[in-house]
Amino acid sequence: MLIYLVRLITNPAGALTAIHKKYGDFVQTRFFSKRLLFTSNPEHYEEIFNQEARGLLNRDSLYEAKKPMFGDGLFNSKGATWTNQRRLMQPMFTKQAIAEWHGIMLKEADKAAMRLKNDGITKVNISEELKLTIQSILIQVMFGQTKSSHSEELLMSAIDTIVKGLFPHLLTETLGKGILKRLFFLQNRRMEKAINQFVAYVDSKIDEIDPEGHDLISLMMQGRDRNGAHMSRELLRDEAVTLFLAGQDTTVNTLIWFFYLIGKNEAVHKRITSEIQSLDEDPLTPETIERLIYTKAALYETLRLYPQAIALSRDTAATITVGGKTVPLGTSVIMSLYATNRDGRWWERPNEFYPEHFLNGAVTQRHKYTFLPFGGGVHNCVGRHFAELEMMVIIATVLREIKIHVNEEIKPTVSITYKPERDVIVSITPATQAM
Ligand code: HEM
Repeated sequence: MLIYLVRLITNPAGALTAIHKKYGDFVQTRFFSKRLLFTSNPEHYEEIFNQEARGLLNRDSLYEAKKPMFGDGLFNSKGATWTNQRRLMQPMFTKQAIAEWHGIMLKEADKAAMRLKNDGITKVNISEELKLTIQSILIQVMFGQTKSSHSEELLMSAIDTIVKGLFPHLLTETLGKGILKRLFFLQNRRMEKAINQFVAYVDSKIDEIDPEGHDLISLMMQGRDRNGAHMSRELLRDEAVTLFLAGQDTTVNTLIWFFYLIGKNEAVHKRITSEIQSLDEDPLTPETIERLIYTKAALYETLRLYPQAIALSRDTAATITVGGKTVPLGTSVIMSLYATNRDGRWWERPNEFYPEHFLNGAVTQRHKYTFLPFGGGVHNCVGRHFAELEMMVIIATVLREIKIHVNEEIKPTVSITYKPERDVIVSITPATQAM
């Protein structure tokens, strides 16, 4: 087992699959003094989430390491602080509420489609394009129209540095502060600087915010908790950092993998394009987008093969029972979503890109926790509806204009999210040209 635990650092997805293959759905072990439980069984997930809702499980042991970055933002707070924040934030992310930002998504998706279509350029770095698009959407949703593009550029580069530095930072904080800390000294310094820049930007935005505005920061400022109190300035900053860290890379990576997969699979691409074209010139409203059933299935299939959270982890705050077995207090519970997503018991073609996994009633035949790209239980992704609408708007807008072809093989790499090892370069032809 030790070898697999070490592999968790270098190749987490491979290690999770290997543990599942060798030991099955449920295995309890130790890493030095730490008790660990690995499970990849959807029924166990349901039991774990139910017990988490009763306070029997808590955030994982990375909690302290994440604190300097996420503060008390939704992603890393617990207890009454989290409950309060979730109550405040949830209404801003319902399907109805996020429709407010559909216009911004559409405008930025249009810009991306026009840049990609740009005559004469046939090879494009789609990774860069998608990152720029998602960042522009997030900045406008969060802060409204920004007045100076200079500070926006600074903000984008600060966010980049923070996102890149997150993984080494968490490694140094959890695995040992000695040698690793020295190894990543410069990167950690750069990240601290970037966080300070980000916080300074948020602070300046808070100062100039329209108290009746509809951007997220304004809405957060207007919100009141059960005692009628407003969010403090510190919490506003923490939530702003959290939303960028939780909402940027996850969405960018999923879109990159989506375009990568369809760029390598002509039959799926063709079906998606004709489904999008069947909308004719109808504007891409949240309602018309609901009609893109096959495209949505291909997006879910992307999230199955390349889940942004390959595992979810919690620590037990009491002795619990999972699958009829006792799991002691202080155990790190690791839900191996990646292994579940590639388990031949639930998926007809586990290692292939096969959108039919999500069509023709296939979903209802599986346990509801078999596919958890946005997590589950009380800590499920608050940004799910936002991300889904945003990704579908971008996909539909871009594929109305262009076709994508990919010739290279790209592997995923180790990080907080499950991202491509390098930027993806795609060949582009106009959508009207036959495939
Ligand atoms: C494809 C896009 C996305 C994926 C795959 C994704 C995935 C996830 C997952 C798996 C979790 C649960 C983590 C856990 O249980 O430990 C989560 C939580 C969260 N996500 Fe997302 N996410 C996405 C986009 C977004 C966006 C766009 C936002 C906000 C703008 C966001 C904000 C959050 C927050 C704040 C949490 C913590 C919720 C809580 O603990 O109460 N996510 N996300």
